[in-house]
Amino acid sequence: MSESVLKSLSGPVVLLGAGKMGGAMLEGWLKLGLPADKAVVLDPNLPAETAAALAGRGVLVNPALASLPAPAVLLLAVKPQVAPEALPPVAPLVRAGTVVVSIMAGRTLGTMAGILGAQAAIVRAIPNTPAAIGRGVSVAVAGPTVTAAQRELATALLGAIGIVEWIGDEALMDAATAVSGSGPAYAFLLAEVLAQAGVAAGLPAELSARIARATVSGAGALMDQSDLPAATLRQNVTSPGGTTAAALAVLMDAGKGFGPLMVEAVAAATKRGKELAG
Ligand SMILES: NC(=O)c1ccc[n+]([C@@H]2O[C@H](COP(=O)([O-])OP(=O)(O)OC[C@H]3O[C@@H](n4cnc5c(N)ncnc54)[C@H](O)[C@@H]3O)[C@@H](O)[C@H]2O)c1
Ligand code: PRO
Repeated sequence: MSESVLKSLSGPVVLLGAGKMGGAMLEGWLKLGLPADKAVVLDPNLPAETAAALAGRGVLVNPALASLPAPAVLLLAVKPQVAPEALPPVAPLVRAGTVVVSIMAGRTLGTMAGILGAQAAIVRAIPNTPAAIGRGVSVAVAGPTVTAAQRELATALLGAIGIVEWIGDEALMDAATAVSGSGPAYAFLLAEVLAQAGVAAGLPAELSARIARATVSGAGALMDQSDLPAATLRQNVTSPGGTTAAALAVLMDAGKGFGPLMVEAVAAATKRGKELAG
């Protein structure tokens, strides 16, 4: 379904901000069949070689806004902090049929409607960087004027880069951002600190980095291919009285283990999301 939706859009897909996330999403859409001449990138800071590579594939890069037809989709992928200056110039692009998809952390549907107009059909979504390999997670909430067809289009666009979870309550978005939006960083940090701990235990640094990285990615791949709960996969590693049990006694300490630390980390990210709301 995604492919046919992407191939039969009523107008272009306009991407505001082609950085890490926006760029990854555009790649996913082009791979899934979005015609390159239906893709428009607006980003004044795009490196010249990136702009030339996109233009060479047929993507329209930084055209005059007045020359654009009504977009089917406007993806807002700039940093939340630059929204006050980046959004007003694109507000006139938003027409009756346009669905706006914002992936800005924190920025609320209400704030965006304040800039783009109360009638604008806006979906607020938070993807994550495994989107670059089609393994992203997006959590999305639709504004009050989004039609069923626009929601289907947003599902197709976000589905091109991974799984999509719709929520009905926007108040949950900052917590979702803290779990799945920021979550890949926690997994990468695990690989980093596991490598450092290996060095502290006497391993050569490069060997430790290699085996820590392969262990974290292998565990993720195993979890991906297994139907077992994460807790069962953990228990399968843990021999009674063995080495893992000794480590988990530290990591699962009720007072200073991973659990309370992660609660604190996710709370800090959630709080920051609320601060970015603007
Ligand atoms: N990186 C992530 O893991 C992630 C995950 C979920 C959501 N997001 C959200 O995605 C958005 C982008 O994050 P990112 O990590 O891709 O950042 P980034 O810095 O890589 O990309 C932002 C892009 O916006 C461009 N830009 C700046 N001002 C602009 C303007 N006025 N008009 C057009 N483009 C402009 C920059 O040149 C840059 O290419 C943020 O709002 C962030 O909250 C990021
Ligand atoms: N990256 C963005 C941030 O750190 C949003 C989630 C992941 O703010």
